[in-house]
Amino acid sequence: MTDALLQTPVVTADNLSRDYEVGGGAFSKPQILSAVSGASFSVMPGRTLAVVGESGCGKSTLARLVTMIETPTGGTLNIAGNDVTPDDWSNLRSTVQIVFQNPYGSLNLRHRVGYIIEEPLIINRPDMPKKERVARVREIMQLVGMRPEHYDRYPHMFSGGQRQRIAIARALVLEPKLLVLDEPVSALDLSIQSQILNLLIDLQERLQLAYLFISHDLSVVRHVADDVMVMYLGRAVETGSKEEVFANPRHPYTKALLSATPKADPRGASTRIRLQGELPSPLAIPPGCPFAERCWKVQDKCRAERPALDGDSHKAACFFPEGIDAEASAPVA
Ligand SMILES: Nc1ncnc2c1ncn2[C@@H]1O[C@H](COP(=O)(O)OP(=O)(O)OP(=O)(O)O)[C@@H](O)[C@H]1O
Repeated sequence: MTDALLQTPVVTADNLSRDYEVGGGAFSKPQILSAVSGASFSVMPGRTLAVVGESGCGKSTLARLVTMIETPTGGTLNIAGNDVTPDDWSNLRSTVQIVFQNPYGSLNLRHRVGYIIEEPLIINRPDMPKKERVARVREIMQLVGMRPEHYDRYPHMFSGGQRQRIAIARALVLEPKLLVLDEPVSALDLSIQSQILNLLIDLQERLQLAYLFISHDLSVVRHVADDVMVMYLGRAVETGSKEEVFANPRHPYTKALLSATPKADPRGASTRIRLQGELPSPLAIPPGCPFAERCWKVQDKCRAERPALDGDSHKAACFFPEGIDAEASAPVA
């Protein structure tokens, strides 16, 4: 990669949003569900942005937007210096590839491993001679730690970790610049998780890949991330470097999430904050801070106004990130 490319973000999202129309019928209007609202971030080559949050916060929708599987309903997306528009994305498709949580579901079980990895080349590089394609597949298999004899085997003959290696090889064969990793180790045994995470870290260093790493598991995020974006109900509520967010979480929701994660140093004090109440329906997001009803620091202002994501490098969407020290009254488990 040239120096200029190394200094250009591989992906930049500005106010990216995705609404869905849900329900509605002959006698009622559909409702609008904001699955992702106003997400802004960028990822440089060789860096990992982790997107974290509980189920339903919009992580997978964000993954589908960045991989151009779905079009945004608002905001802009720029991939490797090119603005993505509905009419002009197909030439950028190979720049961004995705690895899903469940390699069993994402691989075609009727095909042999060699063909599974080769298929994107057959579709996207029809002029590439077969011999060159096979050589490329074999090279990628070696890169992800697979043996040459695996070429002719079927996915069902492999363990979950090996199948995830096949999925990673398939994602890499078109030489993308960005990998969207959607919970890539969540379906694997703990002992295998670290092998796959270390493989991803190694591949990133060698190929200067940018990663958008989607995970609900903060121990995994602590292992792989450079930067972190915490999402709640489709909105980013905190962004910053991994060090900043883990050492000094500013948003109460991030504090609660982190308090539920095993500490790097188990001797450190650990008090688990127990969130009150339920996640509001995404169809009825409160007008002020979307976290207000579950927040132990809540003030009148929080229910009336929506806080912006504020700060320098470490931002939080909270009116009182450190102003009101109510940590002592946080509900603990
Ligand atoms: N195609 C769709 N039509 C309507 N609503 C959708 C659609 N896709 C997602 N949603 C809604 O958007 C919100 C965000 O969903 P999304 O799957 O992105 O969350 P998530 O954080 O990835 O959750 P999970 O970890 O459970 O997959 C949810 O309320 C979901 O029901």
